[in-house]
Amino acid sequence: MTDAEAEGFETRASRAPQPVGETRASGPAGEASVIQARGLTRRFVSGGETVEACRQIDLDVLPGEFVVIRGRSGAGKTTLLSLISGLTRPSEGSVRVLDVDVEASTEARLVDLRRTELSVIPQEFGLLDALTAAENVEVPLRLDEADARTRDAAVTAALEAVGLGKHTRQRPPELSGGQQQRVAVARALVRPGRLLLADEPTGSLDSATASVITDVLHDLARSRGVAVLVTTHDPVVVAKADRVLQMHDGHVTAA
Ligand SMILES: Nc1ncnc2c1ncn2[C@@H]1O[C@H](COP(=O)(O)OP(=O)(O)OP(=O)(O)O)[C@@H](O)[C@H]1O
Repeated sequence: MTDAEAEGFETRASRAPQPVGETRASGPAGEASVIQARGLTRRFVSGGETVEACRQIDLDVLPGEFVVIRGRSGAGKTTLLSLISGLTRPSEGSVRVLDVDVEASTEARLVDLRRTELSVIPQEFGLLDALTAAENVEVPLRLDEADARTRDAAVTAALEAVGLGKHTRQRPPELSGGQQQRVAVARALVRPGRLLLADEPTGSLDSATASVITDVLHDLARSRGVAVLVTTHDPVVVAKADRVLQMHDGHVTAA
């Protein structure tokens, strides 16, 4: 029995692959999907032209799944993550995250969802230059009631998990791109909810570091039951996936 099974999380390896477009509200074990998208479509009008960044996407992601979306630049990957997190509103279709109907929710409900259940690793990292690495990682904990010592321990553990235990006091402009990306990963680890969205989380890393970071994200799915949805071009990340989806011109298909 693996550690994950011992902790009561079903492992993905034993599951049959789930067709992308299959319509169902729960997985084989009866679990509710963490993400459930139906007919999700987003159009942008730019320079008089309409671009369909996401087209009629049906997608379910279950608790503890590590799902990868591959696709060329411009395929629509970032837009899809943004629709799921509620930062972009769909032109058509719907998306639920846990029990939240994302497109029908108020901004306050979405803020609450992001604070309690959703971690995001943005492609551009989203770090605050005025804060140290440790302060950036602490941001998701600021509204919690945990005392300073508990917060510090969580921040230190998250930075050590990504190999930045010696860089806690440096600010983003003093760090390399790869180190900044790892701070963004640590910030997502410090207070994991039930869903992690990661937009090319190894894009600035060498392959050895990418492997470490992939293992950290994978472990979050396996040992804590977090649903992890990752966009990537990186074969290191793809190799670890429970399920690989392909995105092309706004469509998502099984790879
Ligand atoms: N705010 C916007 N306004 C107009 N067009 C947009 C906007 N956001 C995305 N697009 C267009 O939607 C399409 C999908 O873009 P998106 O960034 O989602 O792709 P991607 O697969 O994440 O690419 P990359 O790997 O380069 O980040 C592209 O044609 C892009 O130009």
